[in-house]
Amino acid sequence: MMKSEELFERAVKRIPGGVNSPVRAYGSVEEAPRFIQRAEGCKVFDADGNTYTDYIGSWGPMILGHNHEKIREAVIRASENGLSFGCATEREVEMAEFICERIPHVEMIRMVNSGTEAVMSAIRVARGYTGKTKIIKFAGCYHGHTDAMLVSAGSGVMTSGVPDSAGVPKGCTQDTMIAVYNDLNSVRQLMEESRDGAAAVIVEPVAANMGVVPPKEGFLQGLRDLCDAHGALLIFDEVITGFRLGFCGAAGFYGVRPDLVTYGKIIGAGMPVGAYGGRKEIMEMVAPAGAVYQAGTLSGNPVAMAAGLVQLRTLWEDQEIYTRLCRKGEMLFDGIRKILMKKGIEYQVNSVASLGCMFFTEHPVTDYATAKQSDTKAFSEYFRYMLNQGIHMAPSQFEAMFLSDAHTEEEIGETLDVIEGYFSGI
Ligand SMILES: Cc1ncc(COP(=O)(O)O)c(C=O)c1O
Ligand SMILES: NCC(=O)CCC(=O)O
Repeated sequence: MMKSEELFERAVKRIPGGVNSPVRAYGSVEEAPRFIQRAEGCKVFDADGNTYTDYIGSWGPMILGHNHEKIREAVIRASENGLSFGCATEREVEMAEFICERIPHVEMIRMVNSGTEAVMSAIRVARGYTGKTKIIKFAGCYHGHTDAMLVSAGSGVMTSGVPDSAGVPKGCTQDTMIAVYNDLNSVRQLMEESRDGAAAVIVEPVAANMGVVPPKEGFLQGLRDLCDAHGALLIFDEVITGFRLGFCGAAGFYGVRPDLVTYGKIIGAGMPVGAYGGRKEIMEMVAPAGAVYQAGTLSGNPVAMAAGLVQLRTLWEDQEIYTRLCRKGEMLFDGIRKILMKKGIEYQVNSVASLGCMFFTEHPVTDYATAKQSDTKAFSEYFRYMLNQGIHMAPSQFEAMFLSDAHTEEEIGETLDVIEGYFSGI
């Protein structure tokens, strides 16, 4: 820990909180962050020479595992031609075609540099297209740090215990309406209450920023129906679920078609990439085709596109990967459920395919309010034990564990042994 501690001491002097994104700080679990030097497969290696089995996966992108040979080579090859031109390139066309030809609800797509930008832009397009202003989001869902979405947000905002952010003017959030996840009535009510209706409902189709909260049967289809009835667009924020629950993301997994979808993480394979896409008539609103302005100096960056395309091609060509990920998800999350049952502990384990988490509460977790009932002190203790035993998880109760194709049954088995060890000791 010496080197990580030293680095953290230096970091806090020059970087707010010592990190470039709040979720990387270990404040809520009362630890200093481990500084990572290198990663390979499902392992990360810190500055002190410790090795961890990693369940963060860079917060989602690393679905094939870290430092994947094909992606690394694509990046090296692409970078030999220059890092950025600020001009159109063939690879951007390949990327757009590759996605649009395979994902039925994405007829056109625009590349950006992060999930935050993707959401910010999709909302602007929804407002431009519908001529309406209000947006309905769900408490506990996180859609990046754009002003309008920092209301009752999940992820680091929820971990910090301050659900909204300072520095966001009221004017930026007055058109954001907050509904309850898994509660269609709360959405119906907001739609009926608001005089001009809503431009869009934005949802994480599997909520994964208040811990993992799966949609109840019929919830997503119910949103589709409500949007249709009230002339609102349905935006699936698939920054986490896109290309993870299947190539067609949660939309494909649950068979519900959104009007717009946002991507991030996996689409860039570890490079800073986001995207938003959807129905052609909506996407044709985007400049320079249409009147909704959205731009980016580095958008569609050639090196990032090379990395993303290789990852997407690999996922498309070997769709067995999704079967394998589901199997690994079952092994890990059912394994945890079995341990808890054996020990007579009634904590909740929520999971969908390769995403999941354990909540330290006896009550089922279906939304923000129930997620918040989790005993975060108990989580912290568990987290610290796991970290010391070489298991690297997000340092917050309100995040997901991510599996990758590189996790083997052996490593998952070892992780379960550590978890069993923890619950045998308390
Ligand atoms: C569902 C969701 N939307 C949007 C974002 C924002 O993406 P980024 O961090 O790339 O800006 C995230 C994660 O950060 C996310 O999980
Ligand atoms: N689930 C939370 C994230 O993915 C956020 C990562 C970040 O903000 O650094």
